[in-house]
Amino acid sequence: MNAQDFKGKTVLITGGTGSFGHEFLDVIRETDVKEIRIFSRDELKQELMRLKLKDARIRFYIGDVRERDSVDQAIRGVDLAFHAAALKQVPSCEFFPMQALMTNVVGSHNVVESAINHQIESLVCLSTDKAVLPVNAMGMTKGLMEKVAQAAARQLNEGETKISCVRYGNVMYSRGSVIPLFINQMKQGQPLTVTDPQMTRFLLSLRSAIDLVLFAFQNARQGDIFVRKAPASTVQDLAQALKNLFKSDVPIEVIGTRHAEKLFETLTTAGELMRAEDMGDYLRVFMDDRDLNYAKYFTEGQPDEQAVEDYTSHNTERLTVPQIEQLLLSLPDVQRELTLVGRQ
Ligand SMILES: O=c1ccn([C@@H]2O[C@H](COP(=O)(O)OP(=O)(O)O[C@H]3O[C@H](CO)[C@H](O)[C@H](O)[C@H]3O)[C@@H](O)[C@H]2O)c(=O)[nH]1
Repeated sequence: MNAQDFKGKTVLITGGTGSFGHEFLDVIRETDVKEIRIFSRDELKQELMRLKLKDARIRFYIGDVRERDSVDQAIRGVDLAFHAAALKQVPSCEFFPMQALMTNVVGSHNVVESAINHQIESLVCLSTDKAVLPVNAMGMTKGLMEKVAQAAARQLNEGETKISCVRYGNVMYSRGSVIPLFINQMKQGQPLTVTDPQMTRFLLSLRSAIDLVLFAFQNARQGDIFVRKAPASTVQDLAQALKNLFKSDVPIEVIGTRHAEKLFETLTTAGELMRAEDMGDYLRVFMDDRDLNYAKYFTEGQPDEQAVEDYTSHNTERLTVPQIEQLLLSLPDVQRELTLVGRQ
């Protein structure tokens, strides 16, 4: 990261009390950033963060992305914004799709419009692989967030707010996810509940997710979507790797696929890959900046999409069980759990 990028800047993080906010703060507090604004709904989480960090550069704003006034209030005077506020639990979005729509779509629209009106330099919106070819309300609303961001970006000129998105895969050990669940099950001596042994997910550490956000911020052109190339594993291999690390002999029980989940995730579609730039560890997907006058594009013709494959957790690098063990061992949370149970 280039610390100069944050020197003297005022930074806003929406949804800043979540795991992204905590980790991102650790990184930018090391720079000469002028001010960091944490915007979120939950005063208790803000208070705990304030007591833990005791850093006068951090200001706390209570608000909700659904309320434009509260976003406007927090964004006044901001240079850079990172939009992490979202409803991201698949099951709750499934049961309350209108709530997902209000926060993830209407709320994101508020953030985008407010950023443009206040002429901030750059806005990065956090999305997910579940937004690609979505099957659940969480993914659908995140996909719409990307569309809202890009539709706004398309209207902007050079020198105006730069708007970009990043897509995560599964962030390992994130709250409510399968890794802490499996560890807990082992601690209780219960079977590991595997949905479908062959189901695959892209695996990303929280630190790599932060690096992706920083990369996007540093390299974004108007309307870009960035993804980080990532390996994947099957859930069966993930369960086995955890059993090996924790020297656990609990059985693996197959419970079947849950509501609204896919056998594999897609990070970028074939169509997007045709508009993508390979940047080493990252891919930049350019915004489709065609205007509504489609006829001229048909006569010019489009390259053959059939020749390219989607980039999915089924066809990316597949980690072996020992490789998953190594990756798990690099996570501070897993190291802590192993120490607690006396395995390290
Ligand atoms: O008891 C379980 C729970 C999950 N899984 C499997 O483990 C994998 C990962 O499951 P997670 O619940 O950790 O992750 P998801 O891919 O379902 O989605 C997660 O990441 C999303 C963001 O991309 C959202 O935050 C979502 O709420 C969060 O659960 C999936 O294949 C799932 O089927 C099991 O085998 N057994």
